[in-house]
Amino acid sequence: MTAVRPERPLYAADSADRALQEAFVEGAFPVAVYGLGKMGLPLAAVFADLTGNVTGVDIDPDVVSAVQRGESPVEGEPGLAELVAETTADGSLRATSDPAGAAADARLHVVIVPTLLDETKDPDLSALLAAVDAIAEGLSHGDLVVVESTVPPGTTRDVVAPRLAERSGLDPGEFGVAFCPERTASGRALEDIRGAYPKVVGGVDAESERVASLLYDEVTSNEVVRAGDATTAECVKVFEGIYRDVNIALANELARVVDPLDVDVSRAIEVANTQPFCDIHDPGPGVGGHCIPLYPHFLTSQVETDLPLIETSRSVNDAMPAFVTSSVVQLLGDRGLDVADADVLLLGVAYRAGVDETRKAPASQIARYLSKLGASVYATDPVVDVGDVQDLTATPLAHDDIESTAPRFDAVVLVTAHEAYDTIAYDAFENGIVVDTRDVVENASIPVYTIGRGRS
Ligand SMILES: NC(=O)C1=CN([C@@H]2O[C@H](COP(=O)(O)OP(=O)(O)OC[C@H]3O[C@@H](n4cnc5c(N)ncnc54)[C@H](O)[C@@H]3O)[C@@H](O)[C@H]2O)C=CC1
Ligand SMILES: CC(=O)N[C@@H]1[C@@H](OP(=O)(O)OP(=O)(O)OC[C@H]2O[C@@H](n3ccc(=O)[nH]c3=O)[C@H](O)[C@@H]2O)O[C@H](C(=O)O)[C@@H](O)[C@@H]1O
Repeated sequence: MTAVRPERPLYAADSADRALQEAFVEGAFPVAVYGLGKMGLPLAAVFADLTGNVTGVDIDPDVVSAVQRGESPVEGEPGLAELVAETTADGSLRATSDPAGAAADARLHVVIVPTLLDETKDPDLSALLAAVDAIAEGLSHGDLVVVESTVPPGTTRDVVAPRLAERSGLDPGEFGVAFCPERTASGRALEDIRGAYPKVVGGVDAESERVASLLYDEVTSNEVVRAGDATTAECVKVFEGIYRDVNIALANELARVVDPLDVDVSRAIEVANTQPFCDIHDPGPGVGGHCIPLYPHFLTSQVETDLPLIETSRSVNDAMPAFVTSSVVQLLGDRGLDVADADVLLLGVAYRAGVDETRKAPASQIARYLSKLGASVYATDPVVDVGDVQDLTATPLAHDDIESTAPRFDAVVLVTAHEAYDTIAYDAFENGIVVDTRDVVENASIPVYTIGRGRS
């Protein structure tokens, strides 16, 4: 099936709710998804599976040609490779590197391109604006544009909607715009998109929110929560990420009192969380990924208001790699070893377990700090190709070589709690100490220092 935009409008249609939903799942409203990355490709595949009429758009020709071949360039997502193969084979999912062309034929435009920070830690919306400009070239009366990319509150109402009107020549009331955040985690994208959590929708006007809620009601098996407007929906996404960053910062700050109090802080957190209104998160080596560390800046950059808790939490988490490094230095020193003479192995460079993603990963900072102190740093990861990691000041070590080389290391730092590390024989590190930043090392007879629990 090739996408041909029907005369029938999606926004401000005169059809009843159910009739609109039935037409949507029958493919009456061609869908264009802009951004076929870790989140965009699963989303496009789910829309294709539902409607049979989706064009995925990406500016990376390798991504487009892979999808055109029925292959998923996104790995580590259960069910995605099969769904991409199936939906491209039956024509439900097409891929193109022509955003404006895709926009001309679509009725529903879904934007899920990267929203990152620039070098001054201000939001970088260049990808979003490029996608919006391409959509504007093909926008028509009766279309609906949905932003799923996480954006600073106010962006959809004050930037996206006016830019679409200005560049398309349409009046604001002729098309709809909504913000419907992606609340999905890598490694479980299809499950999350299909309904692990309620889907939040917020429109720049009531009709945009109404239509978005009807469409997503067909996508998710969970409920659709109407936020009331686009800016509130943007705040929902950014606030839940900030909540997580602040909560992790609390756990990390509490972990620093382990030694002075001679207490097992992680045990105290575990017991404190036995009551329903306490949910202290887990201490760790720092907060990585291209989401949680960014979202506080999406808020602080939008307001002049002083936000000390949010900013301090960010700095607490950013200080954790240095805390881990100083713990390694101190533990080596306790054994009469100078860090400059030490061989140190980092277990895990991904920002969290099970994902092939190293953006803002704590391991890179720990490697940099230890290297600066003169240590010989090695790094290994069962999921990430360590040799491909940019700016990692560590020598790659193959996962299979860990145990045979273990005796040479003076310290081994468990940075990422990959499942593969559950079966490591830590006693093979007979001349070393273990620094466990994730509280997962068990049954080791050699000395272990656990962030949050202290020495054992
Ligand atoms: N990765 C995650 O765990 C989650 C990410 N998000 C949000 O989803 C958005 C996308 O993130 P990811 O999928 O992880 O990014 P990604 O980096 O994995 O993929 C982005 C894709 O968009 C393409 N792209 C860039 N500019 C484009 C344009 N102008 N037109 C079309 N395609 C373009 C890139 O070539 C790339 O293939 C971000 O706003 C992020 O905050 C939300 C929830 C979870
Ligand atoms: C509020 C929330 O849980 N957001 C999720 C988050 O997913 P993300 O892949 O960033 O993983 P994450 O579990 O938040 O971890 C982020 C970082 O924080 C660390 N981390 C996480 C939880 C914790 O208790 N302690 C801790 O140190 C992780 O190791 C990692 O380095 O961010 C995603 C996003 O918005 O991109 C979002 O869709 C996911 O649902």
